[in-house]
Amino acid sequence: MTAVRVRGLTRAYPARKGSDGRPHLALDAFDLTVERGEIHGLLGPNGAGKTTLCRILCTVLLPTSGTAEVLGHDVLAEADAVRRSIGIVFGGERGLYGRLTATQNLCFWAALYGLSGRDLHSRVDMLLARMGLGDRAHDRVDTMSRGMKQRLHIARGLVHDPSVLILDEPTIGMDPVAAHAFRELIEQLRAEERTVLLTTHDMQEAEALCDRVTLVDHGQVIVTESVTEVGSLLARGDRIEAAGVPDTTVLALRKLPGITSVDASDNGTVRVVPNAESGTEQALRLLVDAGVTRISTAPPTLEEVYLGLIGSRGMAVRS
Ligand SMILES: Nc1ncnc2c1ncn2[C@@H]1O[C@H](COP(=O)(O)OP(=O)(O)OP(=O)(O)O)[C@@H](O)[C@H]1O
Repeated sequence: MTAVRVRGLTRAYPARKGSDGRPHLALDAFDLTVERGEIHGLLGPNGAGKTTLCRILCTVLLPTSGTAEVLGHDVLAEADAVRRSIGIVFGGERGLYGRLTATQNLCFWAALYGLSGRDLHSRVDMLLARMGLGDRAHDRVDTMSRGMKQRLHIARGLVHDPSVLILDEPTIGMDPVAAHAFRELIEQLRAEERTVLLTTHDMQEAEALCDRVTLVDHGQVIVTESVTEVGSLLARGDRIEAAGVPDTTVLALRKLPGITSVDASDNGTVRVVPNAESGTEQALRLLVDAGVTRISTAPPTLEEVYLGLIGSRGMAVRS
């Protein structure tokens, strides 16, 4: 069964001041299918419509037109069933009560989902332990680090054991160690056969975690593709890395047609980015003819595809 099915989804907001007076379409005839057990990335610049989609799927925002279903339940007609099936995790500070302890926060949410008594407490204790927060269970949330709050958010999203999880910018504000732990957690969720819809600006994160990605811009789907195949969208040939490349060969590479860039470092390592398949072939031939033997090729990364299709708007930059 499909986990998330969105067809022709449109969400209009009132026209902005200074605009042409037409409603602003945050989502515009949006189609998306997320299979059960899939980790699906939703990537796009600020204002692309990702949060609007997440909010509609969680039943807290009404669509203007079109349909959205979670595990076959319509978000409008069967909102209760959708809420039981889906957990949402927001990035940043939203959604937790700072003056309450971690345990109190989770008990509150668990009670809202109808848990009580021993079930409630064992579920809360289990989730806190699982998120590595067992020793902070009785600390106020506003005394916790961002990474801890983020793990608490994830515990909150799992409190009613949903089979579909929506993670909206979950690693925002996490340091690299916390972000690494987060990736391990996603792998656990995958092993539990949960479905995850993950919005992020971080291309490396998406590439590492997702089975498929949907690139979004201006409320519309640009493309949905598996992470392993997404590089072929550029259809510009594999990137080449070579070591021990003589200076004369670097100059010759730069003169080849079908080459976007040739970056050479002082130690003779060269990275060639072609803009056509023929560019890859010619560059390889030139390197081999020059006696270079340490050569590797790789398809374009998700980051390059994003840059090619959307540009550099809203992409995370790692320091
Ligand atoms: N309540 C609202 N009223 C009017 N316009 C809104 C409202 N919420 C969102 N929008 C607009 O809808 C568009 C999509 O916003 P949305 O928050 O869904 O984008 P996003 O892809 O999640 O962006 P970000 O990456 O910044 O979170 C934006 O142009 C935004 O300004």
